[in-house]
Amino acid sequence: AQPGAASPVAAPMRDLQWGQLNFLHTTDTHGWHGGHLQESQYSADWGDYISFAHHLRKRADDEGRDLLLVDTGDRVEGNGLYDASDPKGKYYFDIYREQDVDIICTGNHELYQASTAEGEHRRTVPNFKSNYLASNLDYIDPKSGERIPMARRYKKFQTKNQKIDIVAFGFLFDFTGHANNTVVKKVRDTIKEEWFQQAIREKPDLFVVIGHVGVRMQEFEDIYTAIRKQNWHTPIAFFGGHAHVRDAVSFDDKAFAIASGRYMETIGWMSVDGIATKAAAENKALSGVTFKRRYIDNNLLGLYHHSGLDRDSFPTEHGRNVIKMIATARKELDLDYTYGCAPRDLWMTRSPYPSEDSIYSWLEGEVLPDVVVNEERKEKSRLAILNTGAIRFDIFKGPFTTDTTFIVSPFLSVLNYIPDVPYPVAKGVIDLLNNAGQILDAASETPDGPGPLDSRFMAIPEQFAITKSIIHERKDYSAASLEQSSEGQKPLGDDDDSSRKPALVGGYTTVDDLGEDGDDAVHSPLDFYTVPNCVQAEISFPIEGEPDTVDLVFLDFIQPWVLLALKFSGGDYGAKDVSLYKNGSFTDLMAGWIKENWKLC
Ligand SMILES: Nc1ccn([C@@H]2O[C@H](COP(=O)(O)O)[C@@H](O)[C@H]2O)c(=O)n1
Repeated sequence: AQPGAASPVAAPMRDLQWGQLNFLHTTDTHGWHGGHLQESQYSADWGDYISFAHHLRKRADDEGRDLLLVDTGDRVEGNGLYDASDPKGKYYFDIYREQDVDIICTGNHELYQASTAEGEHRRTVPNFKSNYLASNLDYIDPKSGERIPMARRYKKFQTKNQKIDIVAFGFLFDFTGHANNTVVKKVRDTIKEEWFQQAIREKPDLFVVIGHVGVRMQEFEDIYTAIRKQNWHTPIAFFGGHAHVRDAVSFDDKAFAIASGRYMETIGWMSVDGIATKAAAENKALSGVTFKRRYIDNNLLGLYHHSGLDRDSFPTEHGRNVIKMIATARKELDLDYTYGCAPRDLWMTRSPYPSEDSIYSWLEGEVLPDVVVNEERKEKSRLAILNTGAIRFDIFKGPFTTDTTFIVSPFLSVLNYIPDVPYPVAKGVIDLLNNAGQILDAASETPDGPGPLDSRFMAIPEQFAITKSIIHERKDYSAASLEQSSEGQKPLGDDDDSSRKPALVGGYTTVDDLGEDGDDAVHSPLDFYTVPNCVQAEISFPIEGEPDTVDLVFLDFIQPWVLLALKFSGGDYGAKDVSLYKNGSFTDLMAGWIKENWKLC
């Protein structure tokens, strides 16, 4: 873990269940390779993960099993370690490449900015050579203009110990918001291509499909159906991401998918047993394929537990060196520079919106009215609209640093506006953005499904998977009470007197297609309150009555939806009517507000 990171915390644990073939899976790490410095249960870092993978690979070798590492994209945007450098990612590429990842693919965040896509193509693709898969992604060479595959489309390989023949693919969901130096081919078109049709006619022992795709999204369903049409019996292991949740889906008794969360909070574990390899044909009598999964908290005590080591024996020299690389980068980037002190915790989904503790209520009530000011138009009444997806993480009470700035708001989005919109037209926009999903979706729908203006893209990614609030009645769970009631758990730490067990730390309590025992650590549950797609502040409104017209101010990211909503509300506006409201990214404006309004700790 990084110097100054919160000390790891003990919890009752569920062990890893090993199989013939085992996987460690990261996804949506979003630059959090330094770990969560403020959260004890997620404070291990990329260097610790390198040590962990080393020990698990050794165990696999010793026992004649196999272990593969998978990463399903969105490695960038969302943490100072990636975003605070100029150019972005100055330190990230060299830190990330230190892990031996066996199968890796691209996420949408690698593609929003042309410079990010170029970095991915020039650095990460060659760093991982033939392990990098791009089944439906092309890159446009800036010099020649030539369109080439981002990386190889698929790969065939055999595992080291069990000699399992694998055909692996690496997909991205049907993402449309990419910069113009990449081309994302729709999954449903890609699976009709000749190379894919040939690849699924191979007879491997196992198909592995990795993808920056939510495990319940149509894209995985389509790939599953295509493979099953050619292979009724071959097991398929899917690794997904994008929705930022822990989840697992059983497509059938031989096809299984996991999603391994977000932000380096989770290291996913999947094990597969009963694979009938051609190399050991006599084993074909195996009773059937079984898949197991665990969601490992990125908690050092848990990593010691799963590798059977302790704080002295766990760190490898390689792991320690990477911890040092991260610490040096964090220092050079001055990530601990403090803008001010957050007076209270501000939650995205742990508190209802609107409420005193909601980050969105704070933005709407305090930040937007102060920062959405254009000196030349400051007397004009205005509506300022922010999409909730623009905010990526909670703010914890205490120092708000350079790192926190990018953790909360990593994007380069700016404030645009349309001047002098009749108020009766403008005031209808927020309700349409939040409640007329079907109408907005229909306007951009294609004959094959949702179009690029799926209104869910305005909200936080977690809401792709969690569509209703989850409120837990009982919140006083203690380690002792759960330890007795749940099968297969072991206390972690050396305190054997259960009467002295502390209350459980709040965290994931995942329910997936295999049940409720997926998380490696037992947590007390956290509430999840759903949020609207957008929130809105009314600024400089008359004390009485309504303004005749307003300036309609919004983040540029949601411009296509705002223009569409305006049409439905009776206003015919297009891109030509939109101008920049104020210089500077929303991230800079928010950080500036904090500097002025929150005292130093
Ligand atoms: N400029 C941007 C870019 C993205 N968003 C939000 O992020 C969502 C995608 O996040 P993933 O980590 O799941 O890829 C997107 O749907 C937006 O909500 C944004 O607000 N501004």
